[in-house]
Amino acid sequence: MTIRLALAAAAGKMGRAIVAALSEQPDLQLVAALGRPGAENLGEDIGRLAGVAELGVPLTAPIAEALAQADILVDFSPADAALCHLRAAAQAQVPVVLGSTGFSADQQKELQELSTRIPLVAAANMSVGINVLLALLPQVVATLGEDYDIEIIEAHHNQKRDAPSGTALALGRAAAAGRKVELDAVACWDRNGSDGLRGKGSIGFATLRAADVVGEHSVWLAGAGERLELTHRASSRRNFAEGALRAVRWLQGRPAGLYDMQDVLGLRRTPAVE
Ligand SMILES: NC(=O)C1=CN([C@@H]2O[C@H](COP(=O)(O)OP(=O)(O)OC[C@H]3O[C@@H](n4cnc5c(N)ncnc54)[C@H](OP(=O)(O)O)[C@@H]3O)[C@@H](O)[C@H]2O)C=CC1
Ligand SMILES: O=C(O)C1=N[C@H](C(=O)O)C[C@H](O)C1
Repeated sequence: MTIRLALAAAAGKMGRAIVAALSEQPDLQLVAALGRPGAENLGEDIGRLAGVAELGVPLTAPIAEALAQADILVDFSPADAALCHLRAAAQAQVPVVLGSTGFSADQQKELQELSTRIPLVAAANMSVGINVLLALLPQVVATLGEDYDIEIIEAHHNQKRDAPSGTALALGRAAAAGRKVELDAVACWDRNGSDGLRGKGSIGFATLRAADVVGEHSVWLAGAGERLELTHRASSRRNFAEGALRAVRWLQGRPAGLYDMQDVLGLRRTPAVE
């Protein structure tokens, strides 16, 4: 059976990586490619924009038309646009694979509400490596105990809008889960000036933005006389794109609900990491 995909933010960095990955997968057919309304590249062939062969699919803007032809929507738009797309998908009863990050607390709440109406896989990072780390981290943190300081360091390209990255936040939540606390209660988002000593049990975040870094995340677990560093480095967007397409296949026939890559990869434990 062929799965028909509509792809939002198709001409973005992730959109182009997904088009390139899709062109090698005969069971998946791109039927609509959405761009930003008013963008100069509307009407151009998305295959050409992605640097692969022409696909006969022009970049267009009207989402209702795209959803009418599709079995699933894949979306890596900026958060505001993604939420608009999600509302349209709920209206049209089209399942969604969502990779966007940078949602506010209110937006996350709306996202959860919308997922009661359609099947939705939402994950800040679709790579296998990060998801294995997310599954392992609570156990690692619990085993090392309260005396180990936790710091999360992330680096991305200079076009990234949100900080810390969605992945860093997910790693923070997984680490906090290992201590049975909420991340918001222990997070130290930045340090500047005479803020005083590091709070025991806090989870610190540090953000780097430079040139074309695809995405790097390190969790430091530092105790007296030793430091364990758990690091993931994405060297291409291909791994995120392959993860998204894996989620597309997994989502077929699922009931409405909010899923993530832990579900897709069979890594979900009880109690849940997220
Ligand atoms: N879950 C995961 O594994 C990953 C998630 N991400 C996340 O994906 C998102 C996108 O990242 P990336 O591809 O690097 O970003 P880009 O900026 O390269 O792409 C975003 C695209 O969205 C388009 N866009 C902007 N506004 C709208 C709108 N209102 N309606 C429709 N399209 C719009 C832009 O068009 P234009 O250029 O014309 O403005 C652009 O083509 C981010 O939130 C990022 O954090 C990224 C990598 C992996
Ligand atoms: O914007 C990016 O590029 C990425 N964003 C995601 C995030 O915010 O965690 C995932 C990946 O690190 C790349």
